[in-house]
Amino acid sequence: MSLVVSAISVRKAAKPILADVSFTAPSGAVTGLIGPNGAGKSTLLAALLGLVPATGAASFQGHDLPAMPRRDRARMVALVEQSASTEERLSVRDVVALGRIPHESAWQSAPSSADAAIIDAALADTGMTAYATRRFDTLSGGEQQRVHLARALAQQPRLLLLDEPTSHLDIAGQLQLMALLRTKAAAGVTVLIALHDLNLAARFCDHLVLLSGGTRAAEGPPGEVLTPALLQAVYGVTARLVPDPQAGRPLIVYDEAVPRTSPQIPD
Ligand SMILES: Nc1ncnc2c1ncn2[C@@H]1O[C@H](COP(=O)(O)OP(=O)(O)OP(=O)(O)O)[C@@H](O)[C@H]1O
Repeated sequence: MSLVVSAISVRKAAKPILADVSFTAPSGAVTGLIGPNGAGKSTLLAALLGLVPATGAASFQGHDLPAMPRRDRARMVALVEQSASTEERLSVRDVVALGRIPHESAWQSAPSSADAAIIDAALADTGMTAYATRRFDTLSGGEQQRVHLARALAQQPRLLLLDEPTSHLDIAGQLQLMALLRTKAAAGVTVLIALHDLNLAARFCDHLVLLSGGTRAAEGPPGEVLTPALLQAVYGVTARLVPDPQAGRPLIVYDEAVPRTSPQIPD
């Protein structure tokens, strides 16, 4: 099922942060949520889960996402946050096991053998099996990012939301992550990922939503959204799109920073 976002608006400190943002993230596809710093990507992901007060609607599989009881929603939707550091003293395996909590019955004290297999698969999918007994707070930034992803995968979500999950990953890690998301999408998971790397977005996303100053500036296939004119207006860069026949998607080559012409969120 698609994620349908309708006219989401958010105000913080009396300032409009998101204004009437509407888009559809198609079912079983990877949708990239792109836009410059401060465009409202993290706020939008939080609004979808009712974590910030918002008006408008977000529905998935017939459910009103922001209004759903937390535990019911957590059985269907997982969010990989930009930074989450509440699990410092736990082992890597225990952090990933937190992803099973929404699925556990009230009287269950430890993960079942089925849960254990799901946790093992999430560790393996993210390349973290060898780290299972390490304390989470001894990991590097990129390793911690992989564990957060593993925890989200252990939730077995039908909708996977990710906020800049590649920011600490090396090149191989970024490619592995995007390939993993493609595999999950092919298995029917709807993926919405906030990304800064537009070349990753161009290569691996089926659909893009471009935010600018809290509004939706464009939505569609990468070839339609990533145009030199939009990149200049929204990101303030001159850029060329170079064909890459092997990938079948264009490569973006950036030239220089120039003034943006699209509206910004006022200070
Ligand atoms: N409590 C607040 N009061 C005022 N403004 C806020 C508050 N929280 C967030 N903002 C502003 O909301 C805007 C959107 O922030 P958000 O974190 O959603 O952007 P983003 O697109 O995720 O940015 P980045 O790419 O830098 O992570 C920013 O301009 C930010 O300064």
